[in-house]
Amino acid sequence: MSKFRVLVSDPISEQGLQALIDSPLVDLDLKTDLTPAELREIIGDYDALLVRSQTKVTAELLEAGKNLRAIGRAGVGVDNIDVPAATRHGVVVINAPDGNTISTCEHTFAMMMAMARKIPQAHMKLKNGTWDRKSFVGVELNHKTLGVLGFGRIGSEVAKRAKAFGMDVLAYDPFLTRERAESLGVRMSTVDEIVEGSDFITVHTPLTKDTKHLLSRDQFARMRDGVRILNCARGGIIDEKALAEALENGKVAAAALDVFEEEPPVGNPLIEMDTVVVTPHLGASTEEAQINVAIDVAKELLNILQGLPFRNAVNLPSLSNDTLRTLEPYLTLAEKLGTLAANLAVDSVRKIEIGIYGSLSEQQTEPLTRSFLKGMLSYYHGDEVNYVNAPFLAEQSQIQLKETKASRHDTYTELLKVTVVTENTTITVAGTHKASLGSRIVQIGEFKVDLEPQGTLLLAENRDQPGMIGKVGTILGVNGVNIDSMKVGKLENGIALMVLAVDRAPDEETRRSIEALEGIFSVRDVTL
Ligand SMILES: NC(=O)c1ccc[n+]([C@@H]2O[C@H](COP(=O)([O-])OP(=O)(O)OC[C@H]3O[C@@H](n4cnc5c(N)ncnc54)[C@H](O)[C@@H]3O)[C@@H](O)[C@H]2O)c1
Ligand SMILES: O=C(O)[C@H](O)COP(=O)(O)O
Repeated sequence: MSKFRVLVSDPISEQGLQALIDSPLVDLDLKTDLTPAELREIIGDYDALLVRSQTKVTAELLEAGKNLRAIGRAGVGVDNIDVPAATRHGVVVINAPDGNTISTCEHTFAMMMAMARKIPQAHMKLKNGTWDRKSFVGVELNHKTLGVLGFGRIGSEVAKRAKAFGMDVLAYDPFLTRERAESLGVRMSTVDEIVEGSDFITVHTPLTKDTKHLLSRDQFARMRDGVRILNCARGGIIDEKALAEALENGKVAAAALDVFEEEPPVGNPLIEMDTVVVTPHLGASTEEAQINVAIDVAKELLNILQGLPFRNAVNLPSLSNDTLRTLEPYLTLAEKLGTLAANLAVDSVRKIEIGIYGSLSEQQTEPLTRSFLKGMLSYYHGDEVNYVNAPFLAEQSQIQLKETKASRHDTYTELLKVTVVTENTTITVAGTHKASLGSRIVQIGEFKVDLEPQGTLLLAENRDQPGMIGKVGTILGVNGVNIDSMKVGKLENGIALMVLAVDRAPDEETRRSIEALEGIFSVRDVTL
């Protein structure tokens, strides 16, 4: 078996990557000095690419990466990766969101203290030979108000430390709940309350179209005089021009910046200002964080390539281990139902209605839709389809998706029922799972059935009359197709569905002979 080729194009801790280096499944290349053009030239040879924030994973690079299955980001921010393009190409993007939280939080705190006590400025002056005790009078953190915009992993850790320093903390995050704010002893606030009521403001959001220039000229004008500003998240969350003006006119007393709109900054006036403390994007640069993120990303990549569940995909829904355990049998079943439906659909699919019933409806259900789509669309697009790009391909084919959920079903404790509406037909397939019985297909079209979703099935719609099974069985036998088991579903109108589990799909001629039998309406085979 050929090895899974991984390229590491940014400096990532080799100690952290040890699991990948040691894996007999992996061939790992460290090439951290490549120009974009050189990277584009060789990327086609690799199955996975591991990066930090330097390598720009553009749509063009992804286009050249014909064999790419995964991009691993040894860190949090994926703004250097064109995630929509990766999704289109079916490339999963994983990051390592937990490994550098503490380092970045501690860096933010170090920056806050350095700024409050003017440590870098005093340090430089003394190093240059001047003992100056007058120019560097600072401010205490104690009893000051810290506003935290973005209260995720790093923002909340910063808040905990600020509390220990006697600060009053205001927090804003669209996902922050009152209970969580109370449990951490912070005041849940609006952006305006933070802007107008803080002595220090720190941002810890990702850079998105909503957070771009979250702190702009208008906001600076409304801040307390002498406010101090921190950005150890992403350049661009703060409008750098507006910040420079506010520092210039004294509205802002000082700023501490680890990140910039352009990195490395070129001709950025903030770098020159005495009141601004700067570091070159060092938030995650500790020995511990670099080992952590490399370990996390290596582990995830090994899981991906062994087909095991993984947690930190940016372009796939993230599932807790519990959810994954509950959903796992249904993910497989959904994919098989998708394959079955695709084999039954005779013309182009217009709409897919996914019904999720019983206790299953309490779970995160988007992965079920993805799995169904993967099974269904693979029939049309082959290996090109995976969990990452299946929704994109459905959207591209203008297939409407509808999901309905109900906490109860009359017959089944849990049921996954999918109706596919095509140009001219409507096909329903349904399945359920029980730990004691395994998975079962329980409906095909209008027929109630009870089938194991595996192997090759021959489906023959026929008139419900004696002798039909024998006739079909004889033709299969003569043509060397062995029947393993058989199930029949019947309708009240005298039509039946014969489902035969066979050891191989009958050839075209055999299928035609069965179709030609009197009383047979249609014959299909599907391999699940
Ligand atoms: N300087 C560094 O080296 C460094 C290191 C690690 C992380 N980071 C950056 O720090 C940022 C935060 O990282 P994290 O691990 O805490 O991420 P996180 O996902 O845990 O937290 C981000 C939070 O921002 C919130 N948010 C999103 N939009 C918002 C908005 N409009 N207003 C307010 N809040 C909003 C989210 O709800 C989320 O809770 C990221 O941008 C990351 O790239 C920088
Ligand atoms: O988003 C992140 O994880 C940080 O910005 C760290 O980036 P780096 O890996 O380039 O240090």
